[in-house]
Amino acid sequence: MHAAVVTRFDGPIEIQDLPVPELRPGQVLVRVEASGLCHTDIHAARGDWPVEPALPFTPGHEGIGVIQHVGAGVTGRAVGERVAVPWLGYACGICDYCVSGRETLCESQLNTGYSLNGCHAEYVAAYASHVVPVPEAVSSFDAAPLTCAGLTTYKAVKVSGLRPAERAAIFGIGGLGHLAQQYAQIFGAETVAVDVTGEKLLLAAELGATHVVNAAADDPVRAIRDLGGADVAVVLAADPRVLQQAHASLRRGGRLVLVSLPRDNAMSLPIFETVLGGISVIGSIVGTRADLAEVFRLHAAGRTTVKYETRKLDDINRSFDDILAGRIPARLVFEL
Ligand SMILES: NC(=O)c1ccc[n+]([C@@H]2O[C@H](COP(=O)([O-])OP(=O)(O)OC[C@H]3O[C@@H](n4cnc5c(N)ncnc54)[C@H](O)[C@@H]3O)[C@@H](O)[C@H]2O)c1
Ligand SMILES: [Zn+2]
Ligand SMILES: [Zn+2]
Repeated sequence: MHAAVVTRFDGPIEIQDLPVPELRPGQVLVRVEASGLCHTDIHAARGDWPVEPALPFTPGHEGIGVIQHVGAGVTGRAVGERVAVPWLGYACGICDYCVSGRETLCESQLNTGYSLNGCHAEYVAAYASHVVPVPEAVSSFDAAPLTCAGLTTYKAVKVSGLRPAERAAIFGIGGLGHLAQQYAQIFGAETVAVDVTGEKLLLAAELGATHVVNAAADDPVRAIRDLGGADVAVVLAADPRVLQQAHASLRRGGRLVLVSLPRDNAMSLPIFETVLGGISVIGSIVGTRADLAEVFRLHAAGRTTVKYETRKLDDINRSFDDILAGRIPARLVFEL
């Protein structure tokens, strides 16, 4: 099979011809049709994070495809079913987190495209327990970005406790941000979209943002405070400076939701304003299988729009460059 393989953190990704993966007990073999390119794949391929993936590996955790084989011991999934293969590739199912609906916090979890080979390949071996069926009304190319970008931001908006009549500021209208904004709107809130490129802000306006702020030209903190401040600020840009801006844009009682994972694993926030302002700082990591099923249901009901462009897997290195340069309209999805 054709697969993208990271062999070193300081060089290009290779496209290799590899044998179709062997199944471990409990896994299914998925013939990937569409595989979304998340900014996390770039962090993974560059070894940006404190725990680096073991080399070599195949990135990709927005994979959609059809089950071709079921491995030993698989129940509940069948050949021919179309499924999503998300970041949460496996969780133990019996720890305190798993049994209390917080499987994304499981300490025994395995992550697709990081500790498990991922979906930027023609086939992926995935744990049957953690693939999520895709409803017929959702195309594979829409489903791919929903599997991480949609799921993560739906969850981020949920954990923020956003209410109608509140104002949500979304920092970074990329793959995640263009969906975050739509979920905030579904929750009934006024939205402020912040990015550094005009095209992303045009997209945000098209998708119904109440306000847009170009942070390359204007100070987003002042612009948002002039509106009365944000009740919720979601940080989706992989630039650590954005964190301070998002914090400073909040009104009293505001909630700062951290989602992006910039390379520099450190943050600095003012204590005084946080304490006196009653600010909550919340970290949010992807979402559960149940959250993803909700994301698919919302999309099937016509409540969300997924903006993407398709590419061939051979274009993966150019695609990384285009994302980093801000040239991509929301999401790239590989056609396999
Ligand atoms: N916590 C999680 O569960 C989770 C899940 C998926 C992705 N992520 C992380 O979220 C981040 C975003 O992922 P993505 O795929 O949406 O990336 P992306 O590259 O598609 O989007 C990032 C956006 O931020 C914008 N941006 C850059 N600098 C900015 C600035 N100074 N101010 C405002 N906007 C700015 C870019 O123009 C772009 O539109 C990455 O760090 C990724 O690893 C986290
Ligand atoms: Zn992702
Ligand atoms: Zn667990």
